[in-house]
Amino acid sequence: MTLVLKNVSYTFTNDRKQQNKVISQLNMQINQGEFVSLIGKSGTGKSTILKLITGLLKQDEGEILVNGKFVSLGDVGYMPQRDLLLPWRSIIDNIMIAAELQKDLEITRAEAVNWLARVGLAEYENALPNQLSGGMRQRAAFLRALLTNKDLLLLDEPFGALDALTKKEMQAWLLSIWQELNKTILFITHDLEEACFLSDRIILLHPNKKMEEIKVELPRPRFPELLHSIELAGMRYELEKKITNETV
Ligand SMILES: Nc1ncnc2c1ncn2[C@@H]1O[C@H](COP(=O)(O)OP(=O)(O)OP(=O)(O)O)[C@@H](O)[C@H]1O
Repeated sequence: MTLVLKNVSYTFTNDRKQQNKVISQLNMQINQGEFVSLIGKSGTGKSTILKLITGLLKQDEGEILVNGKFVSLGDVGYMPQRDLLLPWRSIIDNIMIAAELQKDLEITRAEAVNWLARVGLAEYENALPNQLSGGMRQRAAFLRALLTNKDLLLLDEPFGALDALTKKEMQAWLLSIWQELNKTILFITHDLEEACFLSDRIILLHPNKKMEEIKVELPRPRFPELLHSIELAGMRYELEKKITNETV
């Protein structure tokens, strides 16, 4: 799986016909098996980029290719910023949606139940989303994206609303799934430490619509102790310096 964005631009037009060019001549490539984070100040277009890659939005200019083919809706696994679990469906029925919508996808209920157990939701198979904590809902939403069985997963701030401890557990868990299943991940976060800890590469979006790539040289596998290392702290500090002096 290779994802390529070539000279992609996108402009929002509001009700009063005012235009806001959010993405301008963007180029990026994500290779099979990579873990890449997108960071940048609020409003720099991170979520918009994911929506363009999913096909929910259509770029005005440029090309988006997955394995050399134009991307279309349903080609990638996507977890939006809000979890969008259907409130009237049980957790198991929420995560089985992938199989209902994709005829060629064969996930049995037993397999889905097995996955629920792996994310600590074994007891919640028949619960409704509003009976779960924020962290549990995020795990369920992540499973729903994972079970679409796509090589490329786009995750929009999946751990943004979690407390620090749950977040650490989820990060370790995500890294283990990514390695085990050989997925390719494009991940949005505002948490610079998280971006350093998880990624092979970080793409920083500047308010002037230019982007900058930063390679993360930290060794793998990554263990939670790394979060306390001088290397990671130094890298985080460098990123913070790049971002803080910018105005959107
Ligand atoms: N549906 C929409 N209609 C009009 N403008 C929009 C729409 N969605 C986003 N925008 C604008 O596009 C710009 C980029 O938004 P986007 O959500 O992609 O940024 P972001 O970097 O993901 O922000 P955040 O970090 O706050 O989630 C913002 O100026 C936003 O106001």
